[in-house]
Amino acid sequence: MGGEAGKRAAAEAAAALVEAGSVIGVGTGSTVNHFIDALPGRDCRGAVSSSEASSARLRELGIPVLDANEVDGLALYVDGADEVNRHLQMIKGGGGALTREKIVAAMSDRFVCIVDAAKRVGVLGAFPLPVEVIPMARSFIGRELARLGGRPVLREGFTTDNGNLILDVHGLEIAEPIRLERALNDLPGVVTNGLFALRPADLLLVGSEGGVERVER
Ligand SMILES: O=C[C@H](O)[C@H](O)[C@H](O)COP(=O)(O)O
Repeated sequence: MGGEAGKRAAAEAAAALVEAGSVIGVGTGSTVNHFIDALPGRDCRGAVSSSEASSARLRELGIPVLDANEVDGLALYVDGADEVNRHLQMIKGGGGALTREKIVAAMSDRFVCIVDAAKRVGVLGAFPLPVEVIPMARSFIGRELARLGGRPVLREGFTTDNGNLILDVHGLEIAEPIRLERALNDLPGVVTNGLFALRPADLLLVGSEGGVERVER
């Protein structure tokens, strides 16, 4: 069991962690969609969402979507990942929601990452690293990313929920994720990048053949 069945199993295990009456943080993507679908009946009071897509799905199921500015903090954030290593550091942003995801993750006491087994890697970087950039900085940042050894490719026809562009950086073997996350965020014009190393997950739920594996940090 990998793929969709693995994603669903991990998502359902995360839904069991939602406390009755709580407000939770909700990420974005196909794995999180399974999590959202498992929320009805769990008495979730509301959600702070990381994307317009997740907000729409939550509302369809009758779960109130709250403005991030209306809550002081969140006990739990549940989100997927494109890659995750043994330190529970991740590459995220395959769906382009990285900036809002990083904000909601930072607001949360506990980050639960849900993946199928194919997302686990030894070294991050085979998945192209998404970098959200302000449009006027696109070429400048592209040159800087090339100088750092990557091959940036503009995500054609895509605009983030924040009105910005995504450069997907190929060819990076990320030996020091924290250092690279900081270095990229220091470039003027970068909104954020898809490395979640400064704030890794606290609990990883991996859906696979044998059920759901729990990995605590
Ligand atoms: O921007 C998208 C998010 O970071 C997703 O969590 C990530 O791309 C994984 O998505 P999926 O669950 O669809 O593989």
